[in-house]
Amino acid sequence: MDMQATLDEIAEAVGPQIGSGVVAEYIPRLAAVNPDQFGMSVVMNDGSSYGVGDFEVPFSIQSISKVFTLVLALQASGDAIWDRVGREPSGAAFNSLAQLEFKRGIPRNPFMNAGALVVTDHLLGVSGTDANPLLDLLRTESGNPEIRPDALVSTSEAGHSDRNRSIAYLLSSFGNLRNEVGAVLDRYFDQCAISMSCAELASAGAFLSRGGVRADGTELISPLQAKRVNAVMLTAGFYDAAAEFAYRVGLPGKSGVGGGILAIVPGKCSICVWAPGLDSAGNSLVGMAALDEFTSRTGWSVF
Ligand SMILES: NC(=O)CC[C@H](N)C(=O)O
Repeated sequence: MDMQATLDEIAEAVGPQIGSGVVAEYIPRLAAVNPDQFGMSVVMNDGSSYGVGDFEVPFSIQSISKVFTLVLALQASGDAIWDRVGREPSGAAFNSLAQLEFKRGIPRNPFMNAGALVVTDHLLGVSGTDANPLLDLLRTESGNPEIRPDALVSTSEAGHSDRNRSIAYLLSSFGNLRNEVGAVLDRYFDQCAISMSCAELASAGAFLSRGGVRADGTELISPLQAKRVNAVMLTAGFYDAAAEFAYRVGLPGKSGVGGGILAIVPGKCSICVWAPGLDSAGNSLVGMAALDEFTSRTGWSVF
């Protein structure tokens, strides 16, 4: 298959839709992003990479960071994280509080905000506040040592964070945060505010298509753990649209309100697509369409 030609065709197919959807408005800095952008990148397991459109333009990774923090928690302390967070789809919005009360502070999964806050707290407990294993991992796997949070985005989110603060205090009231609430939130906002391009994210996530093996050939997580992370992405990566993504695309994936989606074809490649306009569930509208085109054209899906 000529992967570059496939990406060029996909860009052409979704071209008329570029700019549709609504940029995330609850984080003012993200609301200012130009919606008329689209990029897509593929990193094959043999190391070759391809891109189309704005695939080298950095954007806010937002909830895509949740995949990498889960991986780091599993790497640091194995299955212990599952005592503090579930792994069932939520069927609820990413920032939902509803289930936390009757689940007594155990979030449904690590990819909704409540779950990611618990994972962030877990990692802070393992590594301490001075270390930042997420930045280390993303820099090494993407090959860009300059990757960092966009301070304007994290400050913007921190200033409009009543909901995430409510979630964090509720978690804390059930004893499911070990660090100070403010410290957990600050780290969480910083993780979400990291800027990366499609090319960098597809490279950084490629260990998930290689059974847990990093770019340098060493094992980040075991093949079994990689399989499990992919499973949680498939079932919980898109909040209340997880089944819709499985139906249309058929791959493990994770979206962010910056408009990015990381998707994995296990054993074959890692894909990142970015278009800032979101659908009503908070997932990139054109990104979904592009991945729908990708799996329809290549036949590469887990189904
Ligand atoms: N879905 C997302 O990308 C949400 C992340 C965002 N930082 C939030 O907590 O609301």
